[in-house]
Amino acid sequence: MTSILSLSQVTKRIEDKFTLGPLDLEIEPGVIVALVGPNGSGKTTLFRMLMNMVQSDSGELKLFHKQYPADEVSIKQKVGYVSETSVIHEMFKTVSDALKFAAYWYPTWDVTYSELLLEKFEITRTDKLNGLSKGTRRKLDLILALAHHPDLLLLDEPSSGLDPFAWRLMMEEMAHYMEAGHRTVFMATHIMDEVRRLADYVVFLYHGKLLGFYEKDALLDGWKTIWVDRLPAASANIKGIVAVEQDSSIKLISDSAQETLHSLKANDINVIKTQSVDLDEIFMHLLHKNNLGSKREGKSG
Ligand SMILES: Nc1ncnc2c1ncn2[C@@H]1O[C@H](COP(=O)(O)OP(=O)(O)OP(=O)(O)O)[C@@H](O)[C@H]1O
Repeated sequence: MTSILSLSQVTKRIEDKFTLGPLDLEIEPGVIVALVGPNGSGKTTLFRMLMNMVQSDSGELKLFHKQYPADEVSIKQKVGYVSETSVIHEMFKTVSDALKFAAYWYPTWDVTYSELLLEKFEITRTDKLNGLSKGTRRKLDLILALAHHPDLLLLDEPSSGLDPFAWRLMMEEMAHYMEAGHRTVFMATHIMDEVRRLADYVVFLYHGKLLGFYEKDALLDGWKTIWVDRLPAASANIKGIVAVEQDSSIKLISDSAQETLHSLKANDINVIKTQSVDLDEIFMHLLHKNNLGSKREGKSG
């Protein structure tokens, strides 16, 4: 087993209102995995468990084949964590104080790289953390997570509050981080563009349950909207159709496009055009496929 992050039947109940899990998840080195889910689905709770800030009620959680609390220090020295909301201004007075703490705590802290990142993100050592904007604090969070060259980055909505310029820098640094080949990123995000550009795998979380672990390219290649010239008869048994939408045109949503196209051809149904399905739309269809759609509507209504 080569997984560097492994969850087996992990559960966490929060008061009477929310249960995360049971979760089973294996992440191998060298990949970026995006965790996607609506507000309140449990993403932050999961990250806090991975950082031992929240303890699971049951199941087994391992990072680098090690477990909390026995291996807390050796695990955390190999992890870079960006929490959902920046708290550094509550912990330190100046940028310099935060950097000194990080340099003391992480044996692998790279002063040269930290200076380079400060320059890139236009942060000055003497800046007072209380006076920094939310976005700038976020940038500092990223620097603190990156500059000790961790083997695993746990990022909880890392781009929240970043302007487009800083966002681009973050994307560049993530690409740079992954160049080493063996490093891993597990990131929660609501930004589908981030998933599309960065992720190798996508994990969907809904009401505390994982809906699946997908290879992103295979997911995007498999799911297609297909416009056809006539509605297939029910008896045609077209494969892969997850939804049919009919207004001025007829659209079929397929989760296995090649099979659907093949079945359409066999039934003499002409394809007018095909188009990729956006990840957020795939997520909505997966909810319905798992009979969870009405639960979601209930929540948002
Ligand atoms: N300390 C807490 N006390 C009470 N409820 C909590 C606490 N932490 C989390 N919860 C509840 O657990 C559920 C999951 O919350 P969590 O923050 O993990 O979701 P999330 O997916 O990160 O949401 P978002 O996308 O809004 O950040 C929510 O119903 C939340 O209200």
